[in-house]
Amino acid sequence: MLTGPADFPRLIADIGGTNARFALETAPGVLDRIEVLACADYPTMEMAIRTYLADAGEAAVRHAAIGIANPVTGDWVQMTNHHWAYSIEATRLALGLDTLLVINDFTALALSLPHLPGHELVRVGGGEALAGAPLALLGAGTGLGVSGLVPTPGGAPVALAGEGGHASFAPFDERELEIWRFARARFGHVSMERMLSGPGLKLIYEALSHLAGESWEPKTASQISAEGVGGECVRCREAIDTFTAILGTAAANLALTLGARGGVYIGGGIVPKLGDYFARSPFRARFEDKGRFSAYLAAIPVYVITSPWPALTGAAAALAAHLDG
Ligand SMILES: Nc1ncnc2c1ncn2[C@@H]1O[C@H](COP(=O)(O)OP(=O)(O)OP(=O)(O)O)[C@@H](O)[C@H]1O
Repeated sequence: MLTGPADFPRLIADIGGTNARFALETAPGVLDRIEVLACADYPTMEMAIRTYLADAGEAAVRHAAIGIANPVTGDWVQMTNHHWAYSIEATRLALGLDTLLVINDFTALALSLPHLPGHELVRVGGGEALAGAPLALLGAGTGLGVSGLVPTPGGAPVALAGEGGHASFAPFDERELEIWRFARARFGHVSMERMLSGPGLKLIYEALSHLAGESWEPKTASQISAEGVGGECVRCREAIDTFTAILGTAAANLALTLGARGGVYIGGGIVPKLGDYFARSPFRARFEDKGRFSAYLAAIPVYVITSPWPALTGAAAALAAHLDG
């Protein structure tokens, strides 16, 4: 289908387990009226969309794209870390849309990578990115999103739609084995997401306190990272150091799996808020601590994505590609 000015504005959304980010795309790649709604404030996704469109004063949207934090395997969508569930087709009809494209949020984020300006990327070690090689992407927020952008011969790169955040956590040392045991008693299978997420940071903090024989004061993930980075809470510092080390293991595993010599990109709601600490954290040393593949990993640059709304850019690109056939 060829598109023209009449097809704008388009509704673009990035929906995670905590935050639903909305925008109107008013011309190709131009995002306006960006708003963040708390998922918990709305009983359904459709209600959140209706609220956003009403607040934006926009009723005449025909095409929409949503990046959402769960696998998208058919018409029925069930979020992993929030209770929203819906039929894509029923939602499209209810909202009077011609097009409702729903893709995984990290697939959308992967599509944004070629569009991100250099000043919205903070490099953490490594050498030069290898042109034409796959890119790896992971990001901790309410859950752990994982994707990659893989080149194709002569065509557009393909963004992977996987659920790598639910692959098993691989402890690196005795301390992480103890944390794994603590988590195993609570959850059974311990996925990477059980560690690398806001709830995961809280779990690491609790596990470390338990292992030290201390009673722990309940803290939010934001408090743990702020007091850990600031140095006023020793156990919080240990927790955020452990979190970033485990992220190093996960990022290196993904880089090896994808052959991501084009670079590893880190998004999500947690790491970009850690500021300068992240470059000083155990992340990079752990990333390169891979035995016979240490030199391979040492060459790979890692970039923290500091763009405020990167997945919206990717969802808009996916919608444009879909409409242009
Ligand atoms: N400064 C911080 N330090 C640590 N954790 C934080 C910080 N700020 C937010 N969080 C945690 O990050 C999570 C929210 O992340 P994000 O904004 O990426 O949400 P989301 O897009 O809804 O999540 P997802 O896409 O993973 O489902 C919450 O668990 C919150 O506790």
